[in-house]
Amino acid sequence: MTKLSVNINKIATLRNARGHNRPNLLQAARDCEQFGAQGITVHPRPDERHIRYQDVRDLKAVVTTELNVEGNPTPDFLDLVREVRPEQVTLVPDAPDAITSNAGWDTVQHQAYLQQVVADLKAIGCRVSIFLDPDLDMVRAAATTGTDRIEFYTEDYARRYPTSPEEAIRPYREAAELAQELNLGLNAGHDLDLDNLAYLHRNLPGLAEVSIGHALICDALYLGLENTIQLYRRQLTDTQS
Ligand SMILES: CC(=O)[C@@H](O)[C@H](O)COP(=O)(O)O
Ligand SMILES: NCC(=O)COP(=O)(O)O
Repeated sequence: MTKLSVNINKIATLRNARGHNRPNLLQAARDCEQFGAQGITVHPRPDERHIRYQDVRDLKAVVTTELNVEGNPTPDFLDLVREVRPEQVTLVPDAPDAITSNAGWDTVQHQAYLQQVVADLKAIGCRVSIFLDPDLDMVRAAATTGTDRIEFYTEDYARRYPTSPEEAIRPYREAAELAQELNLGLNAGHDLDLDNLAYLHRNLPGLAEVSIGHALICDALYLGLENTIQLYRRQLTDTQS
């Protein structure tokens, strides 16, 4: 079964636009779970333009499924996750001024550093996932870091899917097969939506979890949050495959 973790960054973006507490992020997390989300993902960025560090602390007390905290393991980020101890930490190599995540790790170049961070986080009970492009060398090097999982950065898949689904999925499928051989758990995320999700799910062996935010929250404006989460869940059922 592939789990759906709903990324609520964009709920915080909307809240921060007015500086008050509407929409209420904690209530939104509770509601997502009640509507069928099997996890809540947040990506606190250094400028706190959407998720604030305090939100992560508050969410830990509220989320009953699984809290996944994404980010670049800067000293501040590591202090935060050491304090909060979310169920999963996803390491993302994004620059402080990045508009959004735009690349996976170079696990060859940063192998020793990642080994140290992964060991540190596993020692406090967090599952660790490393954000990665579907590159076989990067998958092999990720396995040597001791990480539990990798998360495929799916922007390239999403961009190519409308014109050629087969071409779009090929590198991801090959990398997923290698991940299985290496006993690495597999997550995926970025730009997944109601058009491209079922095909990804059908074609990636061992896909444990997808985290989806931007498109899902956009869809919810038209379809409602409960209905939208159910629609995304349906893309991940095996009968769809
Ligand atoms: C790692 C990843 O792909 C997501 O966290 C994505 O970057 C969403 O972050 P933003 O909501 O800040 O764009
Ligand atoms: N890890 C990916 C994620 O959390 C959501 O990415 P997106 O759906 O907002 O592009």
